[in-house]
Amino acid sequence: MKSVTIKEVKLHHTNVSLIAPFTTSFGTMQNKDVCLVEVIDESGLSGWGETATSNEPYYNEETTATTVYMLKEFLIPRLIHREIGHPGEVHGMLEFVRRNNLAKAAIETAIWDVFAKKNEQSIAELIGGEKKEIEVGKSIGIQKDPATLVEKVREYVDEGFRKIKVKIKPGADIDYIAAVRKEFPDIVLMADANSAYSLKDIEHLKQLDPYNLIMIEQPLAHDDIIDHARLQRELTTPICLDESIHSVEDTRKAIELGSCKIINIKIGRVGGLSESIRIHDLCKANDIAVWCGGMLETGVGRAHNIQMTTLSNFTIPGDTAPSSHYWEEDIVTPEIIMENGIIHVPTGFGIGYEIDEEKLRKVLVHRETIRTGESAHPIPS
Ligand SMILES: O=C(O)CCC(=O)c1ccccc1C(=O)O
Ligand SMILES: [Mg+2]
Repeated sequence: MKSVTIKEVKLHHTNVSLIAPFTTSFGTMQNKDVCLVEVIDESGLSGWGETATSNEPYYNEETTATTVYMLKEFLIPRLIHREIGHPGEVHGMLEFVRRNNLAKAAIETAIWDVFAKKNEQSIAELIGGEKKEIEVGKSIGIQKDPATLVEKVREYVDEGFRKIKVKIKPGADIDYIAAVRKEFPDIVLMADANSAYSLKDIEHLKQLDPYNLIMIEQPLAHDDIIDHARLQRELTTPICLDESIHSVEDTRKAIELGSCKIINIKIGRVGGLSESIRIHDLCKANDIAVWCGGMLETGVGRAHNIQMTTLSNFTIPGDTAPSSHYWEEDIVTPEIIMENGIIHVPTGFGIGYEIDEEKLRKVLVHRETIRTGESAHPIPS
């Protein structure tokens, strides 16, 4: 395979606005700055990634500003002008920086894209993903009352979504889920708590068990896998971990402890596609189901999610809904659309979608080009 050497990196700083606010147990999101990372290879090919962050550190500890800082001060200086034989090497090259996974993933995914393009393959082909279509679910933010939620669910079920995920928090949980289940006895339904509960809530959370949820996502603390194991022993509903899993090592420990039966893989949260694949493979070997979560990404992040979801153990519909559910106008072309609850995996090289410069310009705040590995810090070589 042909290696890549990054000649320059363009950071496209954008501000994007969701078509509707999205509320979780940790807050409401509407506007966010997204940094699109374009790596340019010495042959002139571009690869794209994005910072799947929001402006506040409420989901995890990173923000868009911290990802940009890490990229400029540490990650780009480590990677630029170095021959990269395969994108699988990048995760290791960035291990000298602790955590900061969303920042790492922004450039690691861009390198997967440029490498795949250089070798005239889609990322899916490159990683051995065989699915030609992926099943799509819809993540619904917290609504003002159960009746409003039921009408939202109706809209999305009618549209064809294959899974409905409902955000919950104390005060907006059991009666919300009960109302949805009563109206839709057969849909594939789950709840996501984004760490809103503690072990004191065991009896309360047990009240979800009768509603046949395919899982409850991240009920307990963002940094816990011990209490989740205890909770899983008490619940019949499978627990899925999101925030608590940052690596294949975290995955191994969670499986060993029995902290979950399902893992939500987010490329950003685990520091890139290579680590995502390792987690996918370990889960497959241990009969742990996986699915691809979402971070309200633009088309770039969405495209990477689609490519990854072609792997065989992604057996549960993901959160990568079509662009029109998030943006008035996305920045990629063709538009990412859903038909009968599926997205057809594009066959083009790399991420399979093109960046539409005109659409990008509408959300652009400023652009900068980095051509050297200069840094105020010592960077390993
Ligand atoms: O539609 C999507 O992209 C999924 C949205 C979502 O659930 C989410 C969005 C932002 C931060 C965290 C989460 C989550 O999965 O917990
Ligand atoms: Mg989640």
